Amino acid sequence: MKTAIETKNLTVVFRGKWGVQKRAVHNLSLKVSEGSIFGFIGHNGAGKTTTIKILTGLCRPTSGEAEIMGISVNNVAARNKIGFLPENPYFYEYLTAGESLTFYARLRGIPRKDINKRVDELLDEVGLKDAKSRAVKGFSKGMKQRLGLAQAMVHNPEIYILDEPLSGLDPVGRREVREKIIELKKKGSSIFFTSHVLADVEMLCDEVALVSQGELVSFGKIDELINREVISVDIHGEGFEQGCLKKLEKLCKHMVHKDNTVLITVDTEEKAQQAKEILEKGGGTLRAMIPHRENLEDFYVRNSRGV
Ligand SMILES: Nc1ncnc2c1ncn2[C@@H]1O[C@H](COP(=O)(O)OP(=O)(O)OP(=O)(O)O)[C@@H](O)[C@H]1O
Repeated sequence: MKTAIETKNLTVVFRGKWGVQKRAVHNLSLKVSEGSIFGFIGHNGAGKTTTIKILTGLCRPTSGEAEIMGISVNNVAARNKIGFLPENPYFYEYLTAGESLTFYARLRGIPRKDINKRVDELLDEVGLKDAKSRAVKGFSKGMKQRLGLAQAMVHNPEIYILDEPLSGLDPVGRREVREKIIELKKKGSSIFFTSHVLADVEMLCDEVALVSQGELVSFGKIDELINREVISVDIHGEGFEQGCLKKLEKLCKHMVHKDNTVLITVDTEEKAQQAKEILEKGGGTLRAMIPHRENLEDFYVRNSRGV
């Protein structure tokens, strides 16, 4: 499979006041396969936006290289391949949604005769058709986010770089943007995005990279990174003799007991089986036994070094 985005030993050091240096990205080497959805995750200040600034040509690396479809990010041809949604998209507030997209379409060199049609298509695609003639000034955060996405889609790019595309959206808006991202992938685009909502990342991504303090901690296919073994089991029982509680307490990590019901969490399936036997021997009924497997959030907590 071809590579859509590649970074090689990327390092970014910012110089602040009094010459104080801040290393935002350190020796970062990544490969994003063409046609995939790639999640770039990490704590606040981990270096995600700085990496995106390098990929989009907004900032130069201190050392190392980055390429878009094999073209150096220093070359303007690399930028033409990208649709970019920044973390906080900025618009000319007095333009309407339609005028804003017309402006971006002209910047992207869309032929004048095609612009009106393209703008209408985009507004429809991001659910802003009815807001075409409204000034951006009155837009909610979610509406600006959608307009930002439409702006990134203007020229049908091969690669999308989306910095927190789901932030500020309500649940329906989030679902729509998730569906849009999947649709873009189906049309053959590659998507590189950041998000702190790990359930969305887990749902959407083929591969993820976890960064911490500017360094790569883990990188690969989600199913290969996550340990899918059972990590805990919740057991819900009722109608048991009170004597059972002491035995259950010895087995479990957490226990909540009220009247004649108990909810316990144990850390292995063997212990869950023992708890079930204790309940049944004590005349109780097992109402539910729910195993939990590691998800991306558990993986993140296990691996992120934090700030
Ligand atoms: N222009 C700059 N000058 C100095 N330091 C900077 C600059 N831009 C970013 N930094 C620092 O670099 C580090 C990485 O910042 P970056 O914005 O890339 O993090 P992030 O992972 O995108 O965080 P978040 O999830 O909060 O958006 C932070 O410590 C930040 O304070």
